[in-house]
Amino acid sequence: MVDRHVKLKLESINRTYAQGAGELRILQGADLEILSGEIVALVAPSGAGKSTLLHVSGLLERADSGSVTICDVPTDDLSDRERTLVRRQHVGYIYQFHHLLPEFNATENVMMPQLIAGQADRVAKARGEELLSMMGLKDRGTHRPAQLSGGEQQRVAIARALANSPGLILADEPTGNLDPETSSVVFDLLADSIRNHDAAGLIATHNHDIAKMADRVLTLKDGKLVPFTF
Ligand SMILES: Nc1ncnc2c1ncn2[C@@H]1O[C@H](COP(=O)(O)OP(=O)(O)OP(=O)(O)O)[C@@H](O)[C@H]1O
Repeated sequence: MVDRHVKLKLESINRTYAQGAGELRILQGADLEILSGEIVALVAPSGAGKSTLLHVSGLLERADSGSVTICDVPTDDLSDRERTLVRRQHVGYIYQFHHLLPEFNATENVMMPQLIAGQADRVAKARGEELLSMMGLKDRGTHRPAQLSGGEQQRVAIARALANSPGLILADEPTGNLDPETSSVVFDLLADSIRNHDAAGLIATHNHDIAKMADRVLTLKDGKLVPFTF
């Protein structure tokens, strides 16, 4: 039997934002465990806190209280600098609007996280080309983002998120701006990459057809994560 590790563990996460004189309680005791090879979809109405949950999970934002453990690294007592290092090593983040660097071509965009992590140029380039090829973009490496279609740009963003072989992939509406057919292709590529690398995925989406392709579907209710029923 394959040994499955917990890649993301959230325990009693609370996150409140100030709203005028009052407060907006977004996460209230949210718990979650995602195992290697597992993909969890998060479906919830706009404003429910999906992005907040992803930001807290990816160490882009601190919870007010609670615990975040990523790939066996407890993160609660880490400095901002240490959190950045954990994020670079273990987390791949995919945004709805890919956030590719416009002045760099596709291969260079995929190389970027590897270069930041100290990888040699030659190795980063080979890995970048391999990942683009895996995403069906072998002949698009020299194209800049503006020279790629929306689906192609999103596949480059996925390749970039996978570049350092992170244990945890977080995706915020990764197919939000794509047509249904392209969405399904892009989700398949993302899901296969996560499963083949024994990583774990947490994917926020409004699209129920996409959510159904995940292993589990959760929603946010009263600030907690609970199973979603279609
Ligand atoms: N930095 C902030 N300061 C104050 N309020 C915030 C902040 N970030 C988010 N919020 C509020 O918290 C709530 C949850 O926001 P969040 O972006 O997590 O929702 P979401 O479920 O991802 O929504 P959407 O599906 O529209 O992207 C919203 O009402 C938002 O206005």
